[in-house]
Amino acid sequence: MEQNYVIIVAAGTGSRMGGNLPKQFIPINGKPILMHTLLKFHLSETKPKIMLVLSSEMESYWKKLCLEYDFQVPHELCHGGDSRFQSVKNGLAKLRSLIEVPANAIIAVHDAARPLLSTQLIDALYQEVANGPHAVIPAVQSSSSVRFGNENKSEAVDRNQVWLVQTPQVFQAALLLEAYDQEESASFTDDASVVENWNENKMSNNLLIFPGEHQNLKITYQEDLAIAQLLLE
Ligand SMILES: Nc1ccn([C@@H]2O[C@H](COP(=O)(O)OP(=O)(O)OP(=O)(O)O)[C@@H](O)[C@H]2O)c(=O)n1
Ligand SMILES: C[C@](O)(CO)[C@H](O)COP(=O)(O)O
Repeated sequence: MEQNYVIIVAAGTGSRMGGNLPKQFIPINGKPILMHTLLKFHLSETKPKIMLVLSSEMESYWKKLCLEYDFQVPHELCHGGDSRFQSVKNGLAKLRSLIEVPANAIIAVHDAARPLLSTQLIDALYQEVANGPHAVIPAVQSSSSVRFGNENKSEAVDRNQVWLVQTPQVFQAALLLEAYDQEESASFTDDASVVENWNENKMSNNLLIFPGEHQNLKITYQEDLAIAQLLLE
């Protein structure tokens, strides 16, 4: 039975990017950003089964794009919600409705807006979780000095203790599925924060930071498109 899965969340509107087309559908170097992202997982050695979460309004547009670009990467589709949390939750529910997910399976959650990660990073993260910890999240350190506070009052902090968190965040299936059964909270900014909140004590030291990639940026603002264009093959 297949043991590795990824939920790719692509139901956002891209409000910080602006424009009429949600950013994940903008073409870069010959194809929409979302296709680049799915391809990275498909081309990895892990080759997880892909659940793509789209807003219901974009489903027919995506299907049209797949025909237009002859896009052959196998994936299942489901509809997203009003927040990233709801979109991930819907993706997990659809996965469960299709198959019985073994407790020891591994599920990653990845932003559609992060097409620049390497296949090596994908494989390394799944391998880490297979080796032991319950959860592994990629992160990088700041190349700038870091301060805590506001415009009027701030203090320098030790940047070696600050981590800029990326996706894919990779989890043992049982843990992620249980965590996403809880009520949504405004403090959830990523999947690790959902899992930690579900049971702080149980997680203890089992959520590990793994070296991410500076190039694995989340395309958020207009200027990120130019960087992605340079870095994407
Ligand atoms: N309701 C939502 C909100 C976000 N996402 C996805 O979560 C990822 C990270 O979110 P972000 O970069 O913030 O995307 P948007 O929410 O689209 O952007 P913005 O916050 O600028 O509107 C994106 O791939 C986005 O499509 C989602 O699936 N469902
Ligand atoms: C999940 C995430 O990409 C990890 O860095 C990030 O938290 C998403 O934040 P956003 O404000 O929703 O873009």
